[in-house]
Amino acid sequence: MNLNTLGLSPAAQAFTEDETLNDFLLARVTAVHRDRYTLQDAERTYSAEITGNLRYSVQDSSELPAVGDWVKAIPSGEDSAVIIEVLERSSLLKRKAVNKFGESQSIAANLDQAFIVQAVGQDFNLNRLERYLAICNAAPITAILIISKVDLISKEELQSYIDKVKARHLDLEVLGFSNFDPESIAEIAQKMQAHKSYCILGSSGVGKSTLINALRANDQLKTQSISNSNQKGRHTTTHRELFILANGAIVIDTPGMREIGITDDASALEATFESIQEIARNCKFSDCQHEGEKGCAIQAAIDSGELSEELYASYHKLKLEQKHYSTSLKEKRAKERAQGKLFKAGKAHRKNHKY
Ligand SMILES: Nc1nc2c(ncn2[C@@H]2O[C@H](COP(=O)(O)OP(=O)(O)OP(=O)(O)O)[C@@H](O)[C@H]2O)c(=O)[nH]1
Ligand SMILES: [Zn+2]
Repeated sequence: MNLNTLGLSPAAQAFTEDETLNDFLLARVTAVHRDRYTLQDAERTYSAEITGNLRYSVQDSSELPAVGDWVKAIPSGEDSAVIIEVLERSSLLKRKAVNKFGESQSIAANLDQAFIVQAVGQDFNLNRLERYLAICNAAPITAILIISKVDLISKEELQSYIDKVKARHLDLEVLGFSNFDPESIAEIAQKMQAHKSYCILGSSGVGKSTLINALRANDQLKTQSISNSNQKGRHTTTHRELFILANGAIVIDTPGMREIGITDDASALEATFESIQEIARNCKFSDCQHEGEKGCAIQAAIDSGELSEELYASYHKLKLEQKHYSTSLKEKRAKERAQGKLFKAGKAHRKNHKY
């Protein structure tokens, strides 16, 4: 195996070309459990931790290694290492933590594309789809929608689902899918390209695990670590959240992907509802809140039927939610600043005791 097999990001690629960095390991994070990380490079799997310096110098927990990150590390034993730097990410998928401050939490880094899964029936929900799209836009990664469990409906019904999506998001690629049809699974795998990294998002019960298990059945890394342990007579059963399909595509599946809330990135939300932004540019006042002001183009477009009222309502709801989160986050930051002196004292102490 070579590093390319692990899906080198541009920053990791640049690292391989810099000979002054020969003394360091370049590896990809394949699992995170609390403060231990599993790393993989071309040769082997490492169990790693991060330097105290890295831990205490981060401004935000999203700067700590996430699954999919490329890191610079120093070997500290035959199969252990210490991470000293997280390389620049091409994308970072984040979610809102479920605490009242609405801080964001990294889910996975250096992804190229997401497959958003919604099942036919109860689970199918355009507003929720738009949440996922906004999160993907914020990362930023592209997205494909999978409508799952299509074995339960007719072709005509599937078409009506697709039409509903297309009415709101014309450019979004939409696929019907069933776990009961091997060709359907193969079709998903074919949508994934070698050396690119993918994730599968969606609510509980839509068929993600079944699909992921089917894809994971030919995990290339699994074969790799077995042959490694045979050579050295060691037992390496390391938990991994990153795997490589037979066709070379990389799939990342972390528990964090199961429940993602809303993006805190205002421009990503706006990009998701581009048609609304275009109309809003024609409002008479540039700060129009579209709440009955004079010359509001949004209201006019809803009245004339040019803009779907449901689409606008979905956007408005997400906007309010985002505002709520960013307010509570601001309050938290203010509190932290008040405690700043205390923190600085602690940091100076740790600096003297660094790794
Ligand atoms: N009809 C139908 N049922 C399916 C399909 N895929 C999965 N199921 C069923 O749906 C249920 C949930 O499937 P999972 O794969 O566990 O769904 P999940 O999205 O991983 O759910 P979580 O593990 O809770 O996140 C199971 O009872 C499956 O047998 C499908 O393509 N068609
Ligand atoms: Zn307006």
